Amino acid sequence: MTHGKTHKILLLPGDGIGPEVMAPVSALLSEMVSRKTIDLQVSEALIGGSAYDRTGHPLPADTVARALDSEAVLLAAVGGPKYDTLPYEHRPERALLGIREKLGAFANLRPAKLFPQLANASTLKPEVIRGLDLVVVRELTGGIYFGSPRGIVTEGGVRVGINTERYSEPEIERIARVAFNVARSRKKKVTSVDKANVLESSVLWREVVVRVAREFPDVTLEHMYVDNAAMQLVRNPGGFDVIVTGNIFGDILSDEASQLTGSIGMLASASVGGKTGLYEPIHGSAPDIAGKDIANPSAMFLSLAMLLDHSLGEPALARTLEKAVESVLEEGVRTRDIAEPGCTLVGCREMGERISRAFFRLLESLGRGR
Ligand SMILES: NC(=O)C1=CN([C@@H]2O[C@H](COP(=O)(O)OP(=O)(O)OC[C@H]3O[C@@H](n4cnc5c(N)ncnc54)[C@H](O)[C@@H]3O)[C@@H](O)[C@H]2O)C=CC1
Ligand SMILES: CC(C)CC(=O)C(=O)O
Ligand SMILES: [Mg+2]
Repeated sequence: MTHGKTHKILLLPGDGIGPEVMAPVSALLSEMVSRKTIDLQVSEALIGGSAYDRTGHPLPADTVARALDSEAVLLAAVGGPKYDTLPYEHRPERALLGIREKLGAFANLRPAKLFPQLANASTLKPEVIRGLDLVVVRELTGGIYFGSPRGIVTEGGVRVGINTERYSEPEIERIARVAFNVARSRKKKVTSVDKANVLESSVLWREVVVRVAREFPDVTLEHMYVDNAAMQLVRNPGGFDVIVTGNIFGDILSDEASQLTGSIGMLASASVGGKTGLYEPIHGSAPDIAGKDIANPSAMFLSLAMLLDHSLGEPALARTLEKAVESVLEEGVRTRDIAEPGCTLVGCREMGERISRAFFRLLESLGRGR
C-alpha cells in the first residue's frame, strides 16, 4: 500500500463546527498511519477566528509556511459572529481568501452528486433530482472578492461601500481550460455562467471562454446568465454537466446545488492550480449548530477523498472512502440535516466513527487493510 514516499498534509480545523467535523477525519488519518494504509505525516495549524484569538492574526505566517511546505491542505471552516465586527483585514474570511491566494488555488471544483440513498432528503421532487451529477468549476482567486478598489469611504458626507469585479484574460483562460478538461472526463458539456448583459467583466469572460472552447471541439459550450442559471438549477439540474463561473456566482450557485443533494453537509471541494492542493467542505462554520455535536461530517470526509485522489494519487483509497460514506447512508444512519422518518439519528462524532469503521471494513474486504 505504501509508495515509499512520506506524504505531508496539513489540517486546518478553524472555527465553529470546523474542529467538530475535522476531529473524526483526523482520527481516521491517524488510524490510516498506524495501520500503514498510507505513509503520511499529518500536522495541524491555526486559521481563522481561533488563530486571531491565539496570535492576533487570522492567517499566521507559520500557517502559510507550513501549508506551502505540504502536498495538500485540508481545511474545515472559518468565521463566526464573534468576529463579524472586526476590520476586514483581521476577519477569518480574509484568512480563507488569503490561504487560497497564497496556495495559487485558482480552480475550485465543487461536485454536486446525489447519493441515491438521499433522494428523499432533497427538498426537490425525486424525479427532478434523480441522477444529479454536476460540477461547479468556480474561479477562486479573482473577481469581486479580491478586486480593488474596495472599502468603505465617505464621499460628500455619505458613506459608500465599494467592491470591484475584475477579471483579466489570463485568469479567465486558465479557469476555462480547467473546466473544459473536467468536461472531457465527464459528459462533455460546459455551461459558462455570467452576467454579460450588464457586466463588462462578464463580456470579456464570455469572449475568452468562446476562444478557449475552440481548443476543445469535442465539448459542447453553452452560455447562461446567472439569474437564469440559479432558476434552471432547481428546475432541471440534470441539464448541467460542468458549470464554469466566477468567484461570487460559483459561491452562490454551489450552495444552491448542495441543497439538491440533500444538505450542504454533503458537499466537498478541491481547490487546485498551485503546487499544494486545498480541500474543503463547501459549508461554513455553522455557528447556529456549533458545539452541539449535530453537524454532518460527510463533506469533510469527502474532501479528504478528493485530497487522496487529486493530491496524493490514491484514487482507490478515495473511492473506498466515498463508498464508506455511502454504506453508512445505506444503513439508514443520518445526521439531523439529512434525517428522514425511520432513520437512525446520530451525532457528528458517531457519524464520523461509523464512516471510519466502514472505510476500514471495506479496505479489509479489498485485501488492503490489516
Ligand atoms: N469555507 C468557509 O470557511 C466558509 C465560511 N463561512 C463563514 O461561516 C459562518 C456562517 O456562515 P453561514 O452563512 O451560516 O453558512 P454555513 O455554511 O456555515 O451554514 C449555512 C447553514 O447550513 C448549515 N450547515 C452548514 N454546514 C453543515 C453541516 N456540516 N452539517 C449540517 N448543517 C450544516 C448551518 O447549520 C446553517 O443553517 C460565517 O462567518 C461565514 O462567513 C461561510 C461559508 C464558507
Ligand atoms: C469567505 C467566503 C468567500 C467563503 C465561502 O462562502 C465559500 O468559499 O464558499
Ligand atoms: Mg460559500
